[in-house]
Amino acid sequence: MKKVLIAGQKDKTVNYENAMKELGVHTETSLHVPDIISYDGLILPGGGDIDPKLFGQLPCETGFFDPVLDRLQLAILRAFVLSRKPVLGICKGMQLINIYFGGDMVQHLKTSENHAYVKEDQIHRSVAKKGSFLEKLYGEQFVVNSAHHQGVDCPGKGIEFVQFAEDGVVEGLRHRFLPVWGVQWHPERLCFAHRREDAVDGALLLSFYTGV
Ligand SMILES: N[C@@H](CCC(=O)NCCCC(=O)O)C(=O)O
Repeated sequence: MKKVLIAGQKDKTVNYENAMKELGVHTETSLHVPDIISYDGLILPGGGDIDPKLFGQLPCETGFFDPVLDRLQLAILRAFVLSRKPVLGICKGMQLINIYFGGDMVQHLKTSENHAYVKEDQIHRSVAKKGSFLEKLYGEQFVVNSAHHQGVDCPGKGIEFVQFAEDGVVEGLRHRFLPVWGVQWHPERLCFAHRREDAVDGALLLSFYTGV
C-alpha cells in the first residue's frame, strides 16, 4: 500500500498518520467521498459515540454523537467496500463496519469499567479465535489497550467476530469475503513511539493491513 485515506477530522488523526508514516505509507485525512482510484485503502478511526438511529435503536446511555460525521464515514466506507479495497476500522471505526453490514451495538457496556478511557488507555487480556488473522499475528492470548464504553452486539451480514475480552466484549472482527477488518483497540497507540512493554506491538497489525 502506498496511499491510505483516513476518514476523520484532521486534528484527531495524528497518531494514525504517524504510525502509517513509520510504515512508509502516505495518508490523507478527509471526510469527502474520495476519488477511489487514488487510494489503496481506508482507515476508519476512533471517535465519539454513534447515532443509535443508524442501528435502529433509540438513544439509551449513548454519549455525544455527530450524526453528520457518522453518515459521512459510512458513505466513504461504502465507496471502499464497493470497490473491494482494504478497510481497517479502529474502535468507533470497527463499530461502524458492523453497523454498515447491518449489525448493531450495545450503547453502554455493563462492564464498561474494564474498557473505558480513564485519564489514559486501559489494558486488558483478550483471546483470538484459532486460525483468525489476529491469532496468526499475536497468538491465542494477548493484551491490548482500551478506550471505549460501547460495543458491537449482533454481527452484520458476512461479519465474523474473531477476538474477545475476558468479559465477552468483541475486540476484533473481519468480513468473511471482503478485505475488511476491525479492532476495538488502538494499534496506532501501541507502536513505534507509543510502544509499551505490557501490551502487543500494534505495528504487526498495521503492517498486516498495509501489506495486503
Ligand atoms: N464511542 C465509542 C468509540 C470509542 C472510540 O473510538 N474511542 C477512541 C476515542 C478517540 C481516539 O482515541 O481515537 C465507544 O465508546 O465505544
